[in-house]
Amino acid sequence: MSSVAIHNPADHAARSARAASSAKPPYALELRDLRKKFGKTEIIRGAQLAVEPGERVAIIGPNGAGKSTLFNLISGRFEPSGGQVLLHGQRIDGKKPFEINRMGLSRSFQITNIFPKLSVFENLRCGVLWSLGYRYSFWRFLSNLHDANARAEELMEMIGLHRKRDTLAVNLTYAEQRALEIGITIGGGASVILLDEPTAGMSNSETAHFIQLIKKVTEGKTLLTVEHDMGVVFGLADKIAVVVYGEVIAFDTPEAVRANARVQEAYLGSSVADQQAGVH
Ligand SMILES: Nc1ncnc2c1ncn2[C@@H]1O[C@H](COP(=O)(O)OP(=O)(O)OP(=O)(O)O)[C@@H](O)[C@H]1O
Repeated sequence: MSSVAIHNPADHAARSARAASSAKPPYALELRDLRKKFGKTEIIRGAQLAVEPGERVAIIGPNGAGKSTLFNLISGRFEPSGGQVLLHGQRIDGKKPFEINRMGLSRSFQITNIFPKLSVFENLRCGVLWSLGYRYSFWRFLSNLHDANARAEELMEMIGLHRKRDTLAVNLTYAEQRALEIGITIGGGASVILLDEPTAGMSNSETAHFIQLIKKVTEGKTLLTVEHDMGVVFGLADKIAVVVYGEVIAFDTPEAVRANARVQEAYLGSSVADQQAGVH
């Protein structure tokens, strides 16, 4: 007697649910054949990158390689000439910076975006309110105010500025201003954070402290930094993306990148290990 396969909708649903739960989640951030031309010159030339959720990635490369341009393309400041940018599997290329921000990607504001005449607390609250969408409705603003205050207090604690709660931003030290900038950047709860040279201009001890702070406040988030300081790169990154002439020529763990011959060649003979040791 031949057996007859009976289609059972319940089985089918269970199989689909199992398949969905075992499906790999999308990359937090993905660049597919990304391109950018300025005039006739192609500066970003088919960049590929796939960052897993929760990874901390440092983007390194020689001067003029296209690191800042990549950040501008990812955050929506520049529109790509070709290719795609995906945030958690959704296309964001061509979208406006504020739309991308609302989809969960936040780029560090420069210090010039801190309100110098507002206190630490007020700066953080402004950042939180902006991300909550207070611009659209006064009533929504009022209902969000309580939450925003609580969130601003929490952020202040996290970035270690609670003792400076009422200090005007203009009166903070440089390192404190950068901490505030990071607080504002993470304030909206974005899951993907872009930081542009977060420790630039800091002393060695400030840098060491700041690396720990960045690790703490980005716990569980996906982090991309553009970085020149190899001490910071090796102290912070799970993976390094090496950009040379607008392409990602290597994307791997710090150890693997350090040993990568192509990367060493791109740095004109000086190995990444040398740079880490401060030999330029
Ligand atoms: N808006 C623009 N118009 C024209 N050319 C640009 C523009 N922005 C960047 N470029 C050019 O693109 C190239 C890459 O610049 P980019 O700033 O992205 O490099 P980078 O890797 O960040 O460099 P650095 O490490 O020196 O900051 C450079 O040759 C730069 O002159």
